Amino acid sequence: MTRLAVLGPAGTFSDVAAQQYQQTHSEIDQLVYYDNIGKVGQSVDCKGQLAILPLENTLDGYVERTLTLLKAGQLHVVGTATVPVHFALVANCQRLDQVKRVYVQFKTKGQCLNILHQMPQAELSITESNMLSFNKLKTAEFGDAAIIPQFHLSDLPQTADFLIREQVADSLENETRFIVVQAVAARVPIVKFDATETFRFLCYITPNTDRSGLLYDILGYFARANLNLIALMSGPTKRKMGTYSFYIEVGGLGQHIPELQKTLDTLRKNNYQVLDLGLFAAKF
Ligand SMILES: O=C(O)C(=O)C[C@]1(C(=O)O)C=C[C@@H](O)C=C1
Repeated sequence: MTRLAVLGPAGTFSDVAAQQYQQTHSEIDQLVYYDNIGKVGQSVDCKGQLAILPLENTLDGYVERTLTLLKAGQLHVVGTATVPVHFALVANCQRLDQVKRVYVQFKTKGQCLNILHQMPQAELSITESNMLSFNKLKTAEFGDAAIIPQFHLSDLPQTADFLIREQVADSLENETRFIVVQAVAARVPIVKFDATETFRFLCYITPNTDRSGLLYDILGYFARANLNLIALMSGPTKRKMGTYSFYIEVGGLGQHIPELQKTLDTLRKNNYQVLDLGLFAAKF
Protein backbone atom coordinates (compact mmCIF):
# COMPACT_ATOMS: atom_id res chain seq x y z
CA MET A 1 0.00 0.00 0.00
CA THR A 2 1.44 3.34 -1.03
CA ARG A 3 -0.16 6.67 -0.26
CA LEU A 4 0.64 9.94 -1.96
CA ALA A 5 0.29 13.19 0.02
CA VAL A 6 -1.07 16.09 -2.03
CA LEU A 7 -1.80 19.79 -1.51
CA GLY A 8 -5.58 20.01 -1.11
CA PRO A 9 -8.45 20.36 -1.02
CA ALA A 10 -8.95 17.96 -3.95
CA GLY A 11 -8.89 19.77 -7.29
CA THR A 12 -5.59 21.65 -7.04
CA PHE A 13 -2.95 21.51 -9.78
CA SER A 14 -1.02 19.29 -7.35
CA ASP A 15 -4.00 16.93 -7.48
CA VAL A 16 -3.91 16.94 -11.31
CA ALA A 17 -0.17 16.15 -11.19
CA ALA A 18 -0.75 13.43 -8.56
CA GLN A 19 -3.38 11.72 -10.72
CA GLN A 20 -1.09 11.94 -13.75
CA TYR A 21 1.73 10.33 -11.74
CA GLN A 22 -0.60 7.68 -10.36
CA GLN A 23 -1.47 6.54 -13.91
CA THR A 24 2.06 5.23 -14.39
CA HIS A 25 2.60 4.14 -10.75
CA SER A 26 -0.12 1.64 -9.96
CA GLU A 27 1.36 0.95 -6.50
CA ILE A 28 -0.18 4.28 -5.34
CA ASP A 29 -3.60 3.38 -4.00
CA GLN A 30 -4.55 6.46 -2.02
CA LEU A 31 -4.22 10.25 -2.38
CA VAL A 32 -4.25 12.09 0.96
CA TYR A 33 -4.83 15.86 1.02
CA TYR A 34 -3.09 18.39 3.28
CA ASP A 35 -3.86 22.09 3.51
CA ASN A 36 -0.38 23.52 2.91
CA ILE A 37 2.90 22.58 1.21
CA GLY A 38 4.78 22.29 4.52
CA LYS A 39 2.35 19.67 5.84
CA VAL A 40 2.52 17.75 2.53
CA GLY A 41 6.32 17.54 2.78
CA GLN A 42 6.31 16.65 6.48
CA SER A 43 3.74 13.89 6.04
CA VAL A 44 6.26 11.35 4.70
CA ASP A 45 8.10 9.62 7.48
CA CYS A 46 8.12 5.96 6.67
CA LYS A 47 8.17 3.39 3.88
CA GLY A 48 5.20 3.38 1.56
CA GLN A 49 4.55 7.11 1.89
CA LEU A 50 5.13 9.56 -0.93
CA ALA A 51 4.34 13.25 -1.37
CA ILE A 52 4.02 15.43 -4.45
CA LEU A 53 5.35 18.99 -4.28
CA PRO A 54 5.39 21.85 -6.83
CA LEU A 55 9.03 22.61 -7.73
CA GLU A 56 9.10 25.07 -10.61
CA ASN A 57 6.73 27.19 -12.66
CA THR A 58 7.36 28.67 -16.11
CA LEU A 59 6.34 32.20 -15.07
CA ASP A 60 7.13 32.40 -11.38
CA GLY A 61 10.19 30.17 -11.10
CA TYR A 62 11.08 27.84 -8.24
CA VAL A 63 8.78 27.26 -5.28
CA GLU A 64 10.75 28.51 -2.30
CA ARG A 65 8.75 26.43 0.20
CA THR A 66 9.61 23.23 -1.63
CA LEU A 67 13.29 24.18 -1.82
CA THR A 68 13.25 24.83 1.93
CA LEU A 69 11.82 21.34 2.55
CA LEU A 70 14.46 19.79 0.28
CA LYS A 71 17.26 21.73 1.95
CA ALA A 72 16.33 20.26 5.34
CA GLY A 73 17.71 16.96 3.97
CA GLN A 74 14.84 14.68 5.03
CA LEU A 75 13.34 14.17 1.56
CA HIS A 76 14.48 12.17 -1.41
CA VAL A 77 13.11 12.77 -4.94
CA VAL A 78 11.89 9.68 -6.81
CA GLY A 79 9.87 11.05 -9.70
CA THR A 80 8.38 13.99 -11.52
CA ALA A 81 5.23 15.20 -13.30
CA THR A 82 4.58 18.36 -15.30
CA VAL A 83 1.13 19.87 -15.87
CA PRO A 84 -0.17 22.82 -17.92
CA VAL A 85 -1.44 25.64 -15.70
CA HIS A 86 -4.28 27.93 -16.82
CA PHE A 87 -6.20 30.35 -14.61
CA ALA A 88 -9.49 32.23 -14.71
CA LEU A 89 -10.57 35.25 -12.67
CA VAL A 90 -14.08 34.99 -11.20
CA ALA A 91 -15.61 38.05 -9.50
CA ASN A 92 -18.86 38.70 -7.74
CA CYS A 93 -19.49 42.05 -9.51
CA GLN A 94 -19.93 43.37 -13.06
CA ARG A 95 -16.65 45.19 -13.71
CA LEU A 96 -12.98 44.85 -12.74
CA ASP A 97 -12.99 48.29 -11.10
CA GLN A 98 -15.63 47.04 -8.64
CA VAL A 99 -13.40 44.25 -7.33
CA LYS A 100 -12.48 44.97 -3.70
CA ARG A 101 -10.70 41.75 -2.74
CA VAL A 102 -9.00 38.97 -4.74
CA TYR A 103 -8.27 35.54 -3.26
CA VAL A 104 -5.13 34.25 -4.92
CA GLN A 105 -2.72 31.42 -4.05
CA PHE A 106 0.80 32.66 -3.20
CA LYS A 107 2.45 31.12 -6.28
CA THR A 108 -0.48 31.95 -8.57
CA LYS A 109 -0.04 35.65 -7.79
CA GLY A 110 3.28 35.76 -9.68
CA GLN A 111 1.68 34.05 -12.70
CA CYS A 112 -1.25 36.45 -13.12
CA LEU A 113 0.40 39.86 -12.74
CA ASN A 114 -1.30 41.45 -15.79
CA ILE A 115 -4.84 40.91 -14.54
CA LEU A 116 -3.92 41.86 -10.96
CA HIS A 117 -2.43 45.15 -12.24
CA GLN A 118 -5.78 45.89 -13.87
CA MET A 119 -7.38 45.97 -10.38
CA PRO A 120 -5.05 48.30 -8.45
CA GLN A 121 -7.84 49.10 -5.96
CA ALA A 122 -8.25 45.44 -4.93
CA GLU A 123 -6.75 44.06 -1.75
CA LEU A 124 -5.04 40.67 -2.24
CA SER A 125 -5.94 37.88 0.13
CA ILE A 126 -3.22 35.24 -0.23
CA THR A 127 -4.21 31.59 0.11
CA GLU A 128 -2.30 28.32 0.49
CA SER A 129 -3.90 26.56 -2.48
CA ASN A 130 -5.96 27.34 -5.56
CA MET A 131 -8.86 25.28 -4.24
CA LEU A 132 -8.95 27.36 -1.08
CA SER A 133 -9.26 30.41 -3.39
CA PHE A 134 -12.03 28.62 -5.31
CA ASN A 135 -13.91 27.75 -2.11
CA LYS A 136 -13.97 31.42 -1.09
CA LEU A 137 -16.36 32.04 -4.00
CA LYS A 138 -19.06 30.04 -2.18
CA THR A 139 -19.42 32.81 0.37
CA ALA A 140 -18.34 35.72 -1.85
CA GLU A 141 -19.70 39.13 -0.97
CA PHE A 142 -20.18 41.82 -3.63
CA GLY A 143 -16.68 42.83 -4.85
CA ASP A 144 -14.99 39.54 -3.88
CA ALA A 145 -13.02 37.72 -6.59
CA ALA A 146 -10.77 34.67 -6.87
CA ILE A 147 -8.20 33.41 -9.32
CA ILE A 148 -8.99 29.74 -9.85
CA PRO A 149 -7.80 26.87 -12.04
CA GLN A 150 -9.51 27.45 -15.39
CA PHE A 151 -10.76 23.83 -15.54
CA HIS A 152 -12.95 24.51 -12.49
CA LEU A 153 -15.12 27.11 -14.27
CA SER A 154 -17.68 24.38 -14.97
CA ASP A 155 -17.95 23.70 -11.20
CA LEU A 156 -19.24 27.21 -10.42
CA PRO A 157 -22.88 27.39 -9.29
CA GLN A 158 -25.03 27.88 -12.43
CA THR A 159 -27.23 30.37 -10.61
CA ALA A 160 -24.45 32.83 -9.71
CA ASP A 161 -23.97 35.83 -11.99
CA PHE A 162 -20.18 36.12 -11.86
CA LEU A 163 -17.85 38.25 -13.97
CA ILE A 164 -15.46 35.75 -15.61
CA ARG A 165 -12.14 36.42 -17.33
CA GLU A 166 -10.59 33.32 -18.87
CA GLN A 167 -6.87 32.66 -19.45
CA VAL A 168 -5.52 35.25 -17.01
CA ALA A 169 -2.08 33.63 -16.58
CA ASP A 170 0.59 35.85 -18.17
CA SER A 171 1.45 33.14 -20.71
CA LEU A 172 -0.59 30.44 -22.39
CA GLU A 173 2.41 28.13 -22.28
CA ASN A 174 2.48 28.18 -18.48
CA GLU A 175 3.40 24.88 -16.77
CA THR A 176 4.37 23.66 -13.30
CA ARG A 177 6.85 20.88 -12.68
CA PHE A 178 6.22 18.72 -9.61
CA ILE A 179 8.46 16.28 -7.79
CA VAL A 180 7.47 13.12 -5.96
CA VAL A 181 9.39 12.60 -2.73
CA GLN A 182 9.79 10.00 -0.03
CA ALA A 183 11.53 10.09 3.35
CA VAL A 184 15.32 9.73 3.19
CA ALA A 185 14.96 6.93 5.74
CA ALA A 186 12.86 4.94 3.26
CA ARG A 187 15.38 5.39 0.48
CA VAL A 188 16.04 2.43 -1.80
CA PRO A 189 19.22 2.06 -3.89
CA ILE A 190 19.12 3.58 -7.39
CA VAL A 191 17.11 1.51 -9.82
CA LYS A 192 19.20 0.39 -12.77
CA PHE A 193 19.16 2.81 -15.73
CA ASP A 194 19.65 1.73 -19.34
CA ALA A 195 22.51 3.55 -21.10
CA THR A 196 20.09 5.65 -23.20
CA GLU A 197 17.44 6.29 -20.55
CA THR A 198 17.16 9.95 -19.49
CA PHE A 199 17.49 10.99 -15.85
CA ARG A 200 17.50 14.09 -13.64
CA PHE A 201 19.65 14.49 -10.57
CA LEU A 202 19.07 17.17 -7.91
CA CYS A 203 21.50 18.26 -5.20
CA TYR A 204 22.63 21.03 -2.91
CA ILE A 205 26.34 21.77 -2.81
CA THR A 206 27.61 23.71 0.18
CA PRO A 207 31.23 24.86 0.36
CA ASN A 208 32.86 24.41 3.76
CA THR A 209 34.85 27.62 3.31
CA ASP A 210 34.29 30.84 1.38
CA ARG A 211 36.83 32.05 -1.19
CA SER A 212 36.95 33.71 -4.59
CA GLY A 213 36.37 31.49 -7.60
CA LEU A 214 34.32 29.00 -5.60
CA LEU A 215 31.38 28.70 -8.00
CA TYR A 216 33.78 28.56 -10.95
CA ASP A 217 35.51 25.69 -9.18
CA ILE A 218 32.25 23.77 -8.57
CA LEU A 219 31.10 24.20 -12.17
CA GLY A 220 34.49 22.98 -13.37
CA TYR A 221 33.93 19.54 -11.81
CA PHE A 222 30.71 19.09 -13.80
CA ALA A 223 32.15 20.58 -17.01
CA ARG A 224 35.23 18.31 -16.96
CA ALA A 225 32.94 15.30 -16.51
CA ASN A 226 30.80 16.44 -19.49
CA LEU A 227 27.70 16.58 -17.31
CA ASN A 228 24.86 18.79 -18.48
CA LEU A 229 23.61 21.28 -15.85
CA ILE A 230 19.91 22.15 -16.16
CA ALA A 231 19.57 24.56 -13.24
CA LEU A 232 21.84 26.45 -10.88
CA MET A 233 20.70 28.65 -8.00
CA SER A 234 22.44 30.13 -5.07
CA GLY A 235 20.56 30.55 -1.79
CA PRO A 236 21.30 31.15 1.89
CA THR A 237 22.07 28.03 3.92
CA LYS A 238 19.60 29.38 6.54
CA ARG A 239 22.12 28.38 9.19
CA LYS A 240 24.61 31.25 9.29
CA MET A 241 24.28 34.74 7.78
CA GLY A 242 26.38 35.14 4.61
CA THR A 243 26.77 31.41 3.92
CA TYR A 244 25.33 30.02 0.71
CA SER A 245 24.47 26.69 -0.90
CA PHE A 246 24.14 25.99 -4.60
CA TYR A 247 21.09 24.10 -5.84
CA ILE A 248 22.07 22.16 -8.96
CA GLU A 249 20.11 19.98 -11.39
CA VAL A 250 21.90 17.66 -13.78
CA GLY A 251 20.24 15.98 -16.76
CA GLY A 252 21.78 13.06 -18.62
CA LEU A 253 21.58 9.53 -19.92
CA GLY A 254 22.02 6.33 -17.93
CA GLN A 255 25.54 5.99 -19.36
CA HIS A 256 26.55 9.24 -17.56
CA ILE A 257 25.60 8.02 -14.07
CA PRO A 258 28.98 6.48 -13.12
CA GLU A 259 30.68 9.76 -14.11
CA LEU A 260 28.16 11.72 -12.03
CA GLN A 261 28.82 9.55 -8.97
CA LYS A 262 32.58 10.00 -9.41
CA THR A 263 32.13 13.78 -9.67
CA LEU A 264 30.11 13.90 -6.43
CA ASP A 265 32.76 11.82 -4.63
CA THR A 266 35.49 14.19 -5.86
CA LEU A 267 33.53 17.24 -4.68
CA ARG A 268 33.13 15.66 -1.23
CA LYS A 269 36.86 14.94 -1.06
CA ASN A 270 37.55 18.57 -1.96
CA ASN A 271 35.79 20.16 0.99
CA TYR A 272 32.25 20.47 -0.38
CA GLN A 273 29.15 19.11 1.34
CA VAL A 274 26.94 17.38 -1.22
CA LEU A 275 23.31 16.84 -0.29
CA ASP A 276 22.09 14.22 -2.78
CA LEU A 277 18.36 14.90 -3.29
CA GLY A 278 17.79 12.03 -5.68
CA LEU A 279 18.21 10.69 -9.18
CA PHE A 280 15.11 9.69 -11.11
CA ALA A 281 13.84 8.96 -14.62
CA ALA A 282 12.73 12.14 -16.38
CA LYS A 283 12.40 13.51 -19.89
CA PHE A 284 14.33 16.65 -20.77
O1 LIG B 1 -2.75 25.50 -5.43
C1 LIG B 1 -2.54 24.64 -6.31
O2 LIG B 1 -3.38 24.37 -7.19
C2 LIG B 1 -1.27 23.94 -6.32
O3 LIG B 1 -1.22 22.79 -6.68
C3 LIG B 1 -0.03 24.68 -5.89
C4 LIG B 1 0.65 25.43 -7.03
C5 LIG B 1 2.08 25.92 -6.56
O4 LIG B 1 2.24 26.27 -5.39
O5 LIG B 1 2.95 26.04 -7.44
C6 LIG B 1 0.80 24.54 -8.19
C7 LIG B 1 0.68 25.00 -9.47
C8 LIG B 1 0.49 26.42 -9.78
O6 LIG B 1 1.77 26.92 -10.10
C9 LIG B 1 -0.02 27.19 -8.63
C10 LIG B 1 -0.07 26.66 -7.38
